[in-house]
Amino acid sequence: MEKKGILVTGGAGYIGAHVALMLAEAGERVVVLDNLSTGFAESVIQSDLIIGDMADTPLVSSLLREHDIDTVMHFAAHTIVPESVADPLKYYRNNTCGTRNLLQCCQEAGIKHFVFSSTAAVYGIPTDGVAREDTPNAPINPYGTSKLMSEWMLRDLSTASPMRHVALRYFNVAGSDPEGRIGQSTEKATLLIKVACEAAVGKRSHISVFGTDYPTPDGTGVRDYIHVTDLAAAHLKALDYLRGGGASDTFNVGYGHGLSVRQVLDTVQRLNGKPLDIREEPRRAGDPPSLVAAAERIRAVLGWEPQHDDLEFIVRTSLEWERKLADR
Ligand SMILES: NC(=O)c1ccc[n+]([C@@H]2O[C@H](COP(=O)([O-])OP(=O)(O)OC[C@H]3O[C@@H](n4cnc5c(N)ncnc54)[C@H](O)[C@@H]3O)[C@@H](O)[C@H]2O)c1
Ligand SMILES: O=c1ccn([C@@H]2O[C@H](COP(=O)(O)OP(=O)(O)O[C@H]3O[C@H](CO)[C@H](O)[C@H](O)[C@H]3O)[C@@H](O)[C@H]2O)c(=O)[nH]1
Repeated sequence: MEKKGILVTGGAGYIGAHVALMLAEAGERVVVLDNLSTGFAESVIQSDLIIGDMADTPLVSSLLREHDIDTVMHFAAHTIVPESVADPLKYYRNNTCGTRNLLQCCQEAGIKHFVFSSTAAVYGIPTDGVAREDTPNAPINPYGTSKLMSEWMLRDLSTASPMRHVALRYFNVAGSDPEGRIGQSTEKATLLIKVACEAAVGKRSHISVFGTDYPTPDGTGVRDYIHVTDLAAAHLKALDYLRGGGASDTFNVGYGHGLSVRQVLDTVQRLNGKPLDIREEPRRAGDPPSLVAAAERIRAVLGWEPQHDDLEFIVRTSLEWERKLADR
């Protein structure tokens, strides 16, 4: 009998494409559903791509059936925090209502396993800058709220049905496939490492440092940056765990230590071999001084062992991808 398939929603996007590729290389049968709103068809290699919207219930129901799917990995979402503040209903429609429609199809199709892309943004601003899975949820923007509402729907559906799920709360994801096949092509990026690498290859004139007076060692914001390949591997561990009968659960995905904006920019300049035009600016609204994962649970329960906890590796692979994009 042919192996059951895995549906990857948002698999033409940055993170979903890395996970779909890793799954396919591990011998899984992967079907990607993506409406290409922020994704790219050429990022889908080694999997089938169905172009469509997760809110299209008839389409989703028929593809779950026709492709004999028993697992869904759900990446499809809008992801830009400032945009979510300006247009919250866009985020609630796509991220929350879209997920609700997808879950309805999953319930009807008897999907067994569901892995959800959640975010450290569900924590808001933890008082000591460290987020544990049981730190109270207090998102401070509609993006974080839209994802938290999806976590809650999943929790309730997993209680009411045989489906089990893992929600992975990603911290700051960066880097690209070490073999250079795929990377982050996102337009209008706002994330530090992506923006800094764009500045390094001349796509932007400068890079802003938002806040130099934080109560951190060098005054700039501290975050837990994680390489996309390690994040992708966490999804395969979640799949093994669910297939092995693991109960529904939620895990942080970060390395468990923080790096400052200045440390990131120093590394980008050193690896790129020339200085960036760095402009110091006031704090960005809503930015916590420090946000770092308590990262023990995913190692203990899923057996996840990161391979690339190394800022140089993260920046090197990001820069290589950015140079490739610039040459196109
Ligand atoms: N990048 C990060 O640092 C980060 C951090 C935490 C969580 N996440 C989560 O990870 C997931 C992937 O993020 P990403 O950085 O790869 O973003 P991305 O924008 O590159 O990928 C999202 C993909 O979903 C697709 N999509 C959006 N709405 C859709 C819909 N209604 N139907 C079908 N496809 C749709 C887009 O076309 C895109 O390919 C998101 O759920 C995001 O919230 C990302
Ligand atoms: O041009 C920039 C961009 C960012 N920063 C600073 O760099 C740090 C990281 O900022 P990012 O924008 O790269 O990431 P955030 O921590 O703000 O948030 C990101 O990671 C979160 C998880 O921790 C959520 O997933 C959220 O969706 C995603 O935007 C912050 O101190 C920020 O002020 C700058 O100084 N200049």
